[in-house]
Amino acid sequence: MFSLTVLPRGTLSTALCLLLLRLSRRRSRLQRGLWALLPFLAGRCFLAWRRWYSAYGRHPGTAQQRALCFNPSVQAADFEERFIGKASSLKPRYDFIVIGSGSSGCAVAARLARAAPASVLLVEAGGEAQRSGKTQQARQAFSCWQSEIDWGFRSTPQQNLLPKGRVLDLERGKTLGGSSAINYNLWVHGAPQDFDRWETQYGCTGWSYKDVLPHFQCLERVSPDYSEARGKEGPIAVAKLFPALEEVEDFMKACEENADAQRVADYNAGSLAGVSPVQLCTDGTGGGRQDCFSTLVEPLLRSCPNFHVISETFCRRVLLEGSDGLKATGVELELRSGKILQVQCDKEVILSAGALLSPQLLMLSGIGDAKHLKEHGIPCVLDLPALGRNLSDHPILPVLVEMPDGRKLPSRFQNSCGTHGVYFWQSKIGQSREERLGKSMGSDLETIFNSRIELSLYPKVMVHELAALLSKLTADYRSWLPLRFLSDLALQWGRWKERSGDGAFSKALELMTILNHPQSRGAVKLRSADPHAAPAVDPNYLSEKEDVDAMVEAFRRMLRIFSAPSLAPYVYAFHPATPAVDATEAEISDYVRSSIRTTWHYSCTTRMGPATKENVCDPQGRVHGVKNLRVADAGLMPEVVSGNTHAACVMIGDRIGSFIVSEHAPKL
Ligand SMILES: Cc1cc2nc3c(=O)[nH]c(=O)nc-3n(C[C@H](O)[C@H](O)[C@H](O)COP(=O)(O)OP(=O)(O)OC[C@H]3O[C@@H](n4cnc5c(N)ncnc54)[C@H](O)[C@@H]3O)c2cc1C
Repeated sequence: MFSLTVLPRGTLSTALCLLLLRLSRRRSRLQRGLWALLPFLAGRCFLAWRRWYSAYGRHPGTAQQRALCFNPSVQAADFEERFIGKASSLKPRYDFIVIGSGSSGCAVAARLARAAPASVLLVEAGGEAQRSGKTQQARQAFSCWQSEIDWGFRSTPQQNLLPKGRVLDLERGKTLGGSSAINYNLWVHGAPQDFDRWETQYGCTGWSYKDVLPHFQCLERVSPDYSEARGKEGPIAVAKLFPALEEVEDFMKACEENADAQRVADYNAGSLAGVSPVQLCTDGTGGGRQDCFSTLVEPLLRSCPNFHVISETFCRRVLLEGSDGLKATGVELELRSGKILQVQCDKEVILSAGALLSPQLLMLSGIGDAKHLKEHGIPCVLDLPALGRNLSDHPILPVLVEMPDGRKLPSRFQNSCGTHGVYFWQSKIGQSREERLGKSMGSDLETIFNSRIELSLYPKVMVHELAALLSKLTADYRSWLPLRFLSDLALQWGRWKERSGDGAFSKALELMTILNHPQSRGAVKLRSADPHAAPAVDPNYLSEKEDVDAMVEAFRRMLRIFSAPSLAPYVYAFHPATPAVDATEAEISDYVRSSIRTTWHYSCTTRMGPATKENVCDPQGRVHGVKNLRVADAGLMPEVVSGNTHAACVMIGDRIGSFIVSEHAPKL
């Protein structure tokens, strides 16, 4: 009469069903059946609730999504019509089309959308990771790597790294919010000198610190303990980790004791140099991520009816016309269904696909080094050899220690970003460069104090690698559900292990030093004319000796910090690969070459500046030689900023947006 196969899986609900069947023996068959169905229905409700909760409940930035759940009537229909992947709602033409919804793309699109009544389309190749709750915790950023929300790029073999020809994973966000949805949330403006140099040394008028500061201020909403000069009402919440951790205090003391550090109250208020707790894009409880889509774009979707967002839609190329000088007229899009269509723009196309993909899009559209385009059979419409050159990225060097038993990190570490303290300083190489150039460069090294550990050190943590591997496989074979299920299971297990606070995650500390002014430059090129092929990315790390020397100095200083009285009690053993204190220069530089990896700060590939052969865009982001086409992302930087690049990218988006609005203002 009643088959057990329809019961929900799990022993508890099965036992409950059997119990109810037994209790209800005296009732009619129908009553018995209904009673026995009860746990099944309860199980179903629970699962539905879990689904809802992970999609909407846990993500603090999605108030509107939550509102939709509670009030799924007219508003919801209206919202969904314009929001995410509804190809039917795409109009044939828009005033502005922005490609890429990352740190810069969201900022530029939001700026334009607010300039009603212009119509704006924001196109994103990735999906809506925010809804799954997967991106919520910055600390778990690494569980997004190699998953379907990472583009999964790899570098070309690096000739200056060890083992020779080492290939590095180059993660990059592929979702609404772009890399701001998978990054570590650190909020660093950069040094005032960086922006002043952009103007004086690279001819980027309008980018001095005085010019860019108001953009940082209007974007951020810092907690009251920061300087008066900081933004207090912007959409992106910025705070220190709260409550403060004693380990951070010990790290800061160690920097004072053994590394000549001074405390700095607010490194985003004029001078980077010194040691302090990190500032994170978070509400301060160590929790929710403030990705750019949730903070900048979502709140506008209802109030700006002409603002459309389409996700899971890939831009294949920019449409260019050449009768009266070269001019962008729209874009070619590939929808989720595989359908290819063209959308026209009346005013401008803005590329915000990031420093690796904006150059690729331009090349696929026929702009770039004519010889290189010819190799791939792409007709060249504009010879722009500088495109894709000058790639800059900050290499990062880790030193990892295992802590003694009984020195486990408190469980609140588990809910926070992995990076807790930061120390900006100047290397001897940096000082002599300043003397040579006769100008101040800001801080050239940034040491961060990290609770995230080297994945390969502890077998338990391998589960994360397994999860990442399985996710990658599922990205390729999406329809094979068992694999997907396995990957999710592994991921959940890893997260549970991490949360339990008892596992390997709580037993290691890391110092990492970022080289803020690398001299080495790489390049982004095409691998093929297929728009879906990954670009050939060669960061060319450590090709300049000065970079290796600065990293050797950084290594020695990290050992000094670990040996300071305040931090020494945390050190049980160094990672076995770490050179000894008395290691030779050659041994340390081998360690540097075998240990550095990316900080994901790819930039400078569509460099802005006057119309010379080194620059791709003018200081307002317009591609030299093309009308109605701009770039607004990390690629625009003439030189990478001294520090983590996210805040600078959001600022770039907002600044370019303001240029566009003032240029078109009378006509908007
Ligand atoms: C793992 C990781 C950790 C990081 N941690 C930090 C940190 O803690 N602090 C910090 O300051 N910086 C950090 N960064 C760097 C920072 O996040 C990036 O510099 C910044 O987000 C880059 O912004 P962007 O707008 O240039 O590009 P992105 O944010 O990468 O945006 C590009 C967007 O364009 C989309 N796109 C690309 N091509 C197409 C196409 N053809 N069609 C449609 N859409 C397309 C992409 O999917 C993506 O959404 C981190 C980065 C990563 C990857």
